Amino acid sequence: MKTRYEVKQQIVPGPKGHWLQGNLPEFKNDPLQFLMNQSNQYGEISRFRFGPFQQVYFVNDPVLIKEVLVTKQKSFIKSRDIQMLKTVVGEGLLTSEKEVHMKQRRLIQPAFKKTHIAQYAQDMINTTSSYIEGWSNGEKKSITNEMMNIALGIITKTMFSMDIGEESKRIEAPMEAVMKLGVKRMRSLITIPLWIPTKNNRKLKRAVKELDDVLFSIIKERRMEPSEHTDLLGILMQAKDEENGLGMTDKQLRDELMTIFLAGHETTANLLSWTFYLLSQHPEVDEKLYTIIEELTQGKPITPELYPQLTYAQHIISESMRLYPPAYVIGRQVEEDIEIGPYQMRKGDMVLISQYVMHRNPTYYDNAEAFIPERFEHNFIKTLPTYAYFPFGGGPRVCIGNHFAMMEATLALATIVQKYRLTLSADHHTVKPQPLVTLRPKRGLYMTLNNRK
Ligand code: HEM
Repeated sequence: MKTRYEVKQQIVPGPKGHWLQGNLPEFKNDPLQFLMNQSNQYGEISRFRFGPFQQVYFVNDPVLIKEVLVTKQKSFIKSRDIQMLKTVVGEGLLTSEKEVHMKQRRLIQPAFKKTHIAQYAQDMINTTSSYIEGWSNGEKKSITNEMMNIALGIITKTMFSMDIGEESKRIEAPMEAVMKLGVKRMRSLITIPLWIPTKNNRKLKRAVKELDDVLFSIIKERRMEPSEHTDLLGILMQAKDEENGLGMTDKQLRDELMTIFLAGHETTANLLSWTFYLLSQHPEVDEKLYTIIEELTQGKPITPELYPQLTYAQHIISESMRLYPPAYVIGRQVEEDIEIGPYQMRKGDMVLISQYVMHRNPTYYDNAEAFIPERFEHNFIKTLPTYAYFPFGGGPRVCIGNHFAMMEATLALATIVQKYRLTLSADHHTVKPQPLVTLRPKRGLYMTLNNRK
């Protein structure tokens, strides 16, 4: 009997596009809508062009996605935009390939195991609590900024044991500059080599140098200390390769620290912002969560031990990532001619996979556009094909920080909800997703803080 793919035509359908620009203008104008349209019109796979030559395949079916991310992943490398980040993160986990990646991943993986990150729970709670101590009833805040600060505070604390304040500014200010400029570089179509002294290149080099000085000085201080630290940097410094017993060099440590910083705070910050937006639109969910938290804590502070019991908060986070996945698209470049399903792809072609589109596919989700955290009850994810829900990607490049992020978002959410209800004023601008490197609320979110009691 023929498989579902053997009976299909091998020609990949897609829009024609302008002879020179291809479909780039429509894509750039509204990437989410463009990909949604591709999905509605062509289904599991479609093809379009960026510019005159760059073929792009939009893979939109769980079975095909699994081939790209898992079974045939060796035939792909990261897409060009991610490669551009090497200027900032060097050969860290996000950007390295093949053996270098595998070796580093083996080394770092233990630091992110569920059992290991449990020790960061208290830091996550404390950082959030101390940050919101500065909030007061009736105040209006840019929640997008506040969540960014909380996530930055948490990663700084868990990575270097630094508290929010003067000390952490050493890291945070240059990191902000590097992020902004690095991302600008990643998104520009034509990348001007760093050695050409354009204004942005000079700024980027200066910010990277500033951050390097800080990171290398922290690494140096640590190398001279006899005591072992249990923060992320401590764990990374103790990690030894199973085969040769060697640890990371200072340069490798610096690249990984920079990577974890970059990959690990904007994503969670946006997840929290989207979650508060969704709660403000669904006061019944907000109230249910608050009641559960009150029952669990009896008015006492959230503790790490409560994490496994905060299942409703976890479902809210999962549902928020379904509708607004911070990583809304994954890009790959074909390294060697390869068949995905019955479809032939050539070396140099690009592949796009979109969590945003797949997570809203009515084949897998009833009432797909609605926010219903309860859908995640009773192991709902296990009833889905593997790559119908994949906010953290998959295969050997799956997000190393997935458990960290789930724990961080859940504990931060519970800590804030216990104290405040966040509301959106009636005259707030319409909240729409803005697909930059991560998916963020366009023009930000300005919310009013309301004391629970
Ligand atoms: C809600 C929060 C997060 C989301 C949605 C997210 C999503 C993702 C996704 C989709 C990938 C795979 C990209 C690809 O295959 O091209 C990834 C990779 C990665 N993420 Fe996350 N992430 C989050 C939080 C974090 C955190 C908190 C950390 C670290 C503390 C982190 C560190 C990384 C690293 C190092 C990689 C590269 C892994 C590798 O290639 O081996 N992420 N993330």
